[in-house]
Amino acid sequence: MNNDIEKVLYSEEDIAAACKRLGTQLTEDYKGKTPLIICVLKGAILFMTDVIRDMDIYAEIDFIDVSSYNGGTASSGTIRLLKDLDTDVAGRDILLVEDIIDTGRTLKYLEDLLKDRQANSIKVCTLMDKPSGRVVEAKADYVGFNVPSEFVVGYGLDYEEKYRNLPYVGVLKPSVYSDK
Ligand SMILES: O=P(O)(O)OC[C@H]1O[C@H](OP(=O)(O)OP(=O)(O)O)[C@H](O)[C@@H]1O
Ligand code: HPA
Ligand SMILES: [Mg+2]
Repeated sequence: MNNDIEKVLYSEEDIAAACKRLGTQLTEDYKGKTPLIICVLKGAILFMTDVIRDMDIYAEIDFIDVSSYNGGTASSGTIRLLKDLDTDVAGRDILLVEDIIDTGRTLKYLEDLLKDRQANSIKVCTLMDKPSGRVVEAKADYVGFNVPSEFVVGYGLDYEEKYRNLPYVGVLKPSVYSDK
């Protein structure tokens, strides 16, 4: 699997440092509150489990599963809700945790859903932001890295459902795509 990677963009150490920086800021910003931290499956699973360990606050967690890339490198434009939350978000302070914001469609869909359900506040923490990919307006409050205009894999992010278990974020060799 590591052989399929052309270059590493963010190493394990880079990611750990980003989690620490974001966790420290979130600890300060959520002092005295008990937010509901929502992990956006599947991509955000690794980031969420790491960043919450750097947050010294009382918090609850929940999971929502939405998909629009269907394993490929381009957004289908249609968000499918595969698993809903277990928690009632009305009146809650929500921290959405994402792996990447690209076209912005997934984030917009989730923010609309949470507003509709009367969340008290909604903040967004993403490991990566790819502003060059934007199709709809979407903004994160906490960002680990601004990424270049490339399809990235690893640390939760997939190509055809694989590479999520890489401990770093990287770019695939072109041959991985052209071999298909
Ligand atoms: O800003 P966008 O263009 O909407 O892209 C970002 C979303 O796309 C990916 O999810 P995907 O649909 O691939 O599902 P997955 O997390 O299960 O891989 C990623 O994990 C984000 O949730
Ligand atoms: O660059 C990406 N990689 C993996 N999944 C994604 N979903 C949106 N953008 C990406
Ligand atoms: Mg995906």
